[in-house]
Amino acid sequence: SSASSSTLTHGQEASTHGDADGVVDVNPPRGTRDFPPEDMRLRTWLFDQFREVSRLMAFEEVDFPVLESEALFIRKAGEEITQQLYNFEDKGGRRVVLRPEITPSLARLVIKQGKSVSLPLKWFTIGQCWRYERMTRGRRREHYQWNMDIFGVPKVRAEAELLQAIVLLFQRLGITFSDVGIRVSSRKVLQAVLNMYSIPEHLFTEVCVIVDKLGKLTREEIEKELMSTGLSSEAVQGIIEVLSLKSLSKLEEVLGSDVEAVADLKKLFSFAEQYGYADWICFDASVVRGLAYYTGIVFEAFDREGKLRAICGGGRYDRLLSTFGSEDIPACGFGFGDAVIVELLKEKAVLPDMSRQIDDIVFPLDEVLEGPASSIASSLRKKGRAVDLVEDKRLKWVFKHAERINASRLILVGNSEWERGMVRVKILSTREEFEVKADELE
Ligand SMILES: OCc1cccc(Br)n1
Repeated sequence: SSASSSTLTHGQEASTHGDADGVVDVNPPRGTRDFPPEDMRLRTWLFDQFREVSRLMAFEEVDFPVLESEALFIRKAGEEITQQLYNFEDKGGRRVVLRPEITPSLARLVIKQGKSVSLPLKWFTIGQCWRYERMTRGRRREHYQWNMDIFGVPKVRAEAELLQAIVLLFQRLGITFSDVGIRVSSRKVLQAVLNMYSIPEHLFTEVCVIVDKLGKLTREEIEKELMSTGLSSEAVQGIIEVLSLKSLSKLEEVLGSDVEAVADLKKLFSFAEQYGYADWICFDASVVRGLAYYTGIVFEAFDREGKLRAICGGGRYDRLLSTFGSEDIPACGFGFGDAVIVELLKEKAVLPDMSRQIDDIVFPLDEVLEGPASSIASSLRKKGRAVDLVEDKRLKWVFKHAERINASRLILVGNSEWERGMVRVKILSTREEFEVKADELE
């Protein structure tokens, strides 16, 4: 091409291998995505469902910077999420991160708002989250997460509300409980087991992060990691045995009915009957979730065919605020990513039609009519019509374009009609065609 090496002419094959000869790599950074129009329409539709469910649940929208202080995420429990921080030092020497999750930002804002907010708080947000994962696994480094969190409700009513939000979302997307289930348990189950073996409190979080790998690591690997924390083999076997339970009544037999874990879970499952989503949830003691700060009920949604990673997950975190030096406020919430759910919708062939839809195309048949075409387009837009004003095209192209963008009407501005103050309107679905007074068009 005659263009200089630093610019691309239309259609010239752009290099995808950096700037060897001064040509910009047009791909987004590793592990990140662009959203061209069709993908953006799907994302906007999905986020609209998130927002509508949040509205139905009477949650308020909040937002935060994607950039946060690194201090918010420094936790010593060996979680994957804190070992993959997208962290750096800014030009002011501050240690910052692209946030890997949203819950700490929510907690920070609740603390900052202090007495100016009355509890309970029901907040939601949709935001991009980041992780710096060695590309060896070729996984994404960013995704968007819908978060719903309730602050100031200590009872399992809060978890019951969050589970309804998740079920409402799935139902809005055309997913049924034969496609997806939600595994529910409580970290208090593990707490009770550790107490049975007199295991010191400080090991609780570390053991949670290890047993969260159940299903990802072999049983032997889990046992080895648990032993490495100093647990006796008897305690390790006891933990793995209880965490393999899938029946609440069996759990009650093992732990007794007076432990909080059993009482909380029984209450939650009875709520599920009342809300009408009992078919969606099941008790599974192996669910602990991988975040250090959970303290009670935890849950995760999974595809029953077992082809995908967890679709969403969450739980109670009653002691997160005190880790930021504040007074604790009981809290629970979940995160729902934008990627796995789309894989599921494709699997189940329930992706909605994402084609464009425009109300009108306005087209001047002669360049001397570009002025009148502008005023027609402008007046239709002021009446709320989505108008694509087209010019410098052959009529054949305009008809094809109208089909491509699913226009409802084609408004042709021609000399003979315009001399009489008229325009020609073509209804594209019925092919009917008629003249209308330009100033009566709506
Ligand atoms: O859910 C874990 C996670 C956090 C940040 C970015 C991505 Br992709 N995934």
